[in-house]
Amino acid sequence: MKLIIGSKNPTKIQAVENIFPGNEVISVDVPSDVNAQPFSDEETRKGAINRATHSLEKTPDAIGVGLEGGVMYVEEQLFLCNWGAIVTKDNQIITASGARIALPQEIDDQLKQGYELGDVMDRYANKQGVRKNEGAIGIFTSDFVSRQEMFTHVVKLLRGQWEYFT
Ligand SMILES: O=P(O)(O)OP(=O)(O)OP(=O)(O)OC[C@H]1O[C@@H](n2cnc3c(O)ncnc32)[C@H](O)[C@@H]1O
Ligand SMILES: [Mg+2]
Repeated sequence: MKLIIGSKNPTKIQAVENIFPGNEVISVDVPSDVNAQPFSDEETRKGAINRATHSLEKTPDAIGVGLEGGVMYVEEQLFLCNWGAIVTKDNQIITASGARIALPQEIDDQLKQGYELGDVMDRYANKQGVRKNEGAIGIFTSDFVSRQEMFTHVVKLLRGQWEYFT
């Protein structure tokens, strides 16, 4: 089985490799066709599907995987949200979302000003490349859950549903 993941972010690639061991995993940079910082479940999920679809255009004999990070509101509270999608060559679409945690007001304020969460997190944590490492979820859970672990769970949900429904 060959999988093509629409991102060069190592946390996303590793998540696919964790759940599809022994399979070929290719990574490509593809557009999400949504805002760099999605602001709802709908937009984040759409980004994941678009990434999977565009990946599949590059290697049609593979299974396309898209993983997308975003934020969304529950009432007034901003949450981190993440979505994943598998798209098959017969255009079957499977989606799942990941764990969500509340984000502090100061993060919300900076996102509203137009900054991307990855950049905001680097400044907040005084680190470089949070998005490629522990992620916002790692910072705000005292490293109990890393971005890779969160995406691994999303890919697990995708693989499980894909096996059930196909
Ligand atoms: O190269 P790609 O695949 O685009 O990886 P990315 O890190 O930019 O991730 P996304 O585009 O999926 O996420 C959208 C934005 O939200 C940021 N983001 C999402 N989840 C994050 C997290 O847990 N930690 C830090 N930044 C995060 C990310 O850096 C982007 O600015
Ligand atoms: Mg991005």
